[in-house]
Formats: sequence, structure tokens, C-alpha cells
Amino acid sequence: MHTDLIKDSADRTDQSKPKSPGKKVMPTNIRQASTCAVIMPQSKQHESIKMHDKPYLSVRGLVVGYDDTTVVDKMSLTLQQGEIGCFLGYSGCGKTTALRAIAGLEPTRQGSISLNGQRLTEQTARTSFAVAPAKRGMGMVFQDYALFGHLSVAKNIAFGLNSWSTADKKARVTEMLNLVELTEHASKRPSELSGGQQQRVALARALAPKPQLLLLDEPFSNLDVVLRESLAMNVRDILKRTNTTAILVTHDQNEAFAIADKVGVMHRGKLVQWATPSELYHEPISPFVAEFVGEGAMIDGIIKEGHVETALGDIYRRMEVYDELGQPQYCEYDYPNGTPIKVLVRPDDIIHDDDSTQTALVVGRVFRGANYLYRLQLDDGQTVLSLVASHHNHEIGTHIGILPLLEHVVVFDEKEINATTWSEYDRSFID
Ligand SMILES: Nc1ncnc2c1ncn2[C@@H]1O[C@H](COP(=O)(O)OP(=O)(O)OP(=O)(O)O)[C@@H](O)[C@H]1O
Repeated sequence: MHTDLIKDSADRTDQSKPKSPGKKVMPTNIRQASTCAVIMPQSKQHESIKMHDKPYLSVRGLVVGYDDTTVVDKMSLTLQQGEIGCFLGYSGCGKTTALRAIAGLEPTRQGSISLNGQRLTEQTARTSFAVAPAKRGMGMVFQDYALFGHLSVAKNIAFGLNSWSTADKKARVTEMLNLVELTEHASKRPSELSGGQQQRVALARALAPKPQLLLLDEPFSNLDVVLRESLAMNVRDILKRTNTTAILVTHDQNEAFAIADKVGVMHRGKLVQWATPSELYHEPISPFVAEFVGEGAMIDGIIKEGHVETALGDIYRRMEVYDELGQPQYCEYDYPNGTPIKVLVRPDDIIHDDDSTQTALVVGRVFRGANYLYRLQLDDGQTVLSLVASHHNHEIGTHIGILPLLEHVVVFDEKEINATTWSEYDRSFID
């Protein structure tokens, strides 16, 4: 509903609308949604700004399946050169199949893939062709690294450089060893290295031939959980230094957020949302994404004139609206009074404040080192989460003061299919 194009002719350039979403100014002329231009989340806003930049990687309507089962269902995404993308989702949702299809290792049933201006595959009613995997200029890093156990680290890295001159090959291997900080281990066999070091050899081997696109399938899954996030940051650093465009598959959200510029949440073969980590967290497009990415709670709300009533208090609404150039505008939404909605409340939206008159009952807590994650019950029985510095140690069964900061919330309509990002009005204009 709200994410669709809404017809406008009236006054797209109305000067009464504030131009910055951060600026707390109430529009003098509150209007209905039907008089506004385009309503879309910020993720789409970025897309619209980049609309005219030709993407480096473009996947359009990709369908992949086995027998009569569709495993990847109309996947579309783009990446600019040097960007790192990631497929994130539960086991069996189709991440690896999508990656393998991009590599050309799985036949596609529909759709097209283009990389660096070259069409790699296209399956339509009229055309059907696919470039062979070896000719796609892609590198792959597998879950088990697939290193050659009988070859040294240096020879593993040189493996894909057969067509290079001896001098160029030597220089490239030296450069790669340096990049992944394994120079002193050049003559060792993979079995003499730690898991993290083996993973870096696999990365260096895949990067050595300068692939146009690097594909990484769960590259950290064999490693210590504690090390994964820092290794993911390390890999990101290497990819950024070499301006490598890459796609990674993982089911670990922290890993995805640590490494990727764009994360695609997959659910039952569909790419539900393709956006930056911050957009996924703050502007999830559906309740599935909201619940899958990050922690939080959905609480009930009801539309009333000028605000939304919730158990945490009233939220005064201002829906963010973007014109066709992606510039923020403001607009009233068109939910009628009395419409029930869901409001996404993240743990950082609920601030603990001993002086607040609003309180909630502590019904659970998890120690997280620097923080406690408290589960708090509101007066009407609904629960929310709150991140509180760990020196505030409150027992289960006690009441603590809370200050809800619902200045920027995501709401879902009653059918739970449409998300809208709202900012709060400055209440002083309304009181
Ligand atoms: N070669 C195959 N033949 C038939 N079905 C397959 C084949 N490969 C995968 N599948 C099925 O396709 C679905 C998606 O598999 P895929 O490996 O892409 O999922 P995934 O999201 O990568 O899972 P995981 O995180 O467990 O690796 C699964 O139901 C799987 O059983």
C-alpha cells in the first residue's frame, strides 16, 4: 500500500513541507496520502537516486529449481563495482543455490545475469543462453576451502595463474601473500596452518587471478564462533583494498553485518529485502525481516486522530515520503481512525531511566557483558526488550523506570504485509 507509487499531480513541490527528515517541523498543510508523490523506504530512495548508474552486477528475475521444485524464486539484485553483497537466511532457503547459479554451476530457468557489461545468462521465452562457469571470470571460496593438501601455500595461491608469465605469477603470489599476511608461511602445507590461516590462503587463491566477482559460500563456518566476526572484518578489509566485488552466503547475521554493504534476506527462495545492514535493521520491509534481523518486539497500536495509541504511550506520526528523485517529503498516511497496526520496538528504543514515572516489570534478563538485555512487561501484559548498561543490575520481579524513544519507528498494517517508516512529530506543535 504505502510502498507503491501513489498518483500525484497536486503539488509535488509544496514549499510548506520540510526538506530534511531530521528537522522537526510540522507541515502547515497536512494532506492525505493520495496527494503525495512517491512513498518508499529509504532503501528504495537510494535505489532511485542510483537509478541511472549502470550496475556492475545485475541479476534480474532469476529462477532456479530442481525437478518440480523452485528453489530460487524471481531473485533480482544489483551491486556496484567494489560492493560486497550477502545472502542471509535460514538453512535451506536457497542461498547456496542462488550463488551457484550466479557462478553458472546451476542452470537457470528464467531471468538474466549481467556482469561488467557482459550478459552471462538469459532465459526468456525467446532467448536461452549461458556462458560457461570457467568463462565468467569469477572466483569462489568454499566452506571447506578446498585447498590442495600436497601443495605449499604459495603453490596453492599460484594455482589459477597458469596462463601468466613466470615473473608475473611470482609477483602476484608475493602480493597476495602480503595481502593476507602469510608471507612467512609461503612454503608450508595447508595442514600446518590454523583454520583462519587456511581460510586466508583460500581467499588469496581466489583473488590471485583478479576475478570480476568473488563468491564466498559460508567461508567462516569451520572457524571458532568467537573469531568469526573479526575475521569477517579482516576479509572485508582485504576485499575493499582490492576493490573486489563479492557475494557471500551466510546464516550468521553478525557476519553479514560485519562484511557486507548490501544484505539480502532470503526466505523460501525469495529475496525479501536487499538493503544496507542499517536499512534492514531500521527499515525492515516485512515482519519476517524485522524479526529475523536484530532483536525487538512488535506491540499493538491503534490509529487515532493525530497519533497512534500504544501501551508505551502515544506516537505522533509523520510518514516519510520521497519524491521521484528520492528527496524526502512529508505526508499524512491514509489509515483510517481505529485501524489496528503493529509497531516494531527495538531494544535501543527503550531507555532505562530511574527517574521516569513510566515503569515496566522485569520478567527476564540476559547478561551480555557491557549490557543486560532486559525483557520488560508493560501494564497491559505486552513485553518489550531493553538494552541497559550492565552496572544497572535489576532483579526479575522488580519494576524499573523506562523512557520509550519512539521517534523513528516502523509500523506494519493489520495484514502485516506493508511496512512504513514513521518519524514522530514534535509534540509541542500539537499540544
Ligand atoms: N542438487 C539438488 N537437488 C535437489 N534439491 C536440491 C539440490 N541442492 C539443493 N537442493 C534443495 O534446495 C533447497 C535450497 O538449498 P540450498 O543449499 O540452496 O540452501 P541454503 O540456504 O544454502 O542452505 P544451507 O544454509 O543449509 O546451506 C533445499 O531444500 C535443498 O534440499
